[in-house]
Amino acid sequence: MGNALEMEAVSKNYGRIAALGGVDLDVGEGETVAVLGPNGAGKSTLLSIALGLLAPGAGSVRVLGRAPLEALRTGRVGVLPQESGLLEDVRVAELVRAVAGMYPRAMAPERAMRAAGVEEFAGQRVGRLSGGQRQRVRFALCVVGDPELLVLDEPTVGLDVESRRSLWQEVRSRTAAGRTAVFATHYLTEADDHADRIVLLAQGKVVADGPVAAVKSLVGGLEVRCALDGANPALLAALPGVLHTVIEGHAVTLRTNDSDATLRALFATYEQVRQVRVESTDLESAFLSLTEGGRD
Ligand SMILES: Nc1ncnc2c1ncn2[C@@H]1O[C@H](COP(=O)(O)OP(=O)(O)OP(=O)(O)O)[C@@H](O)[C@H]1O
Repeated sequence: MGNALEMEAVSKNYGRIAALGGVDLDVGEGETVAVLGPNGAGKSTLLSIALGLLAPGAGSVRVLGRAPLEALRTGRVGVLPQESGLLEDVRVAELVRAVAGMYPRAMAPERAMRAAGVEEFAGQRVGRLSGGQRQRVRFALCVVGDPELLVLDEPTVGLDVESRRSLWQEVRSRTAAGRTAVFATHYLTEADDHADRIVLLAQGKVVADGPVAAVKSLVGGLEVRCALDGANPALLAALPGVLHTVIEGHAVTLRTNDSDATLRALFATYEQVRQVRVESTDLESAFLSLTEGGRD
């Protein structure tokens, strides 16, 4: 299988702001990739360049083996931008049908409307919809062309739980059929739940790129939590496997890459230790450690 997206040494400056600084990114066909990063990391810039909507300052981009705009124009890429205007005066169903008519091999408009959950207000004028309803319409327009590559910029912003669920269900059913999805998100749980790979961006650079589990394991997969009186920070930090310690009153959290060794040493060192439990480090912690340059 080929690559759906290839970016090599892509940089972009806005005046003196370096929005992207030398990004290399290959996305294989069939992958679901989350581009994750804090505000201003460069996610939207990266996606806009991938779509050909923004020219890179330097570097090269190929989408489905072609120049990005060419892939976009031939309907092989479905786009859900972060913000975009919609025609206000038309009814939802008319809009979806009109856009479907622009694509060479569109799916039935009814199918796109069902997938995006817009059927219940299909007869309403776009101008009267709520923010979340508009986002669902945008998603219907994004998939109606039956694209090979979906590019979604923070797709679930403003959506309720049910709409999020159905959006991800549609994305998943497409990637299960060999299509590709690249999405930007702030929601770490979304990357965890819906991507098979995370590209973590910070200040315009890729600071981690790999399977979700691998990105998490970069900062230690587990945390040992316990209640402990009279903890000695230096002693805790020196326990085997411990990468990072947090002590808040009696509550101690030890991030570790070897929880068995940490636990054995913890019990041996402090017989008064209570309420010991081992938990997975959530993606939030992984994200913070990596983007803050591992200041722990
Ligand atoms: N049109 C523009 N003119 C000037 N600076 C810009 C422009 N667009 C983006 N930037 C700057 O480039 C950097 C990257 O912005 P970008 O929107 O790509 O980040 P992002 O990761 O998508 O952020 P967010 O999560 O807030 O959407 C930021 O510092 C931003 O202020």
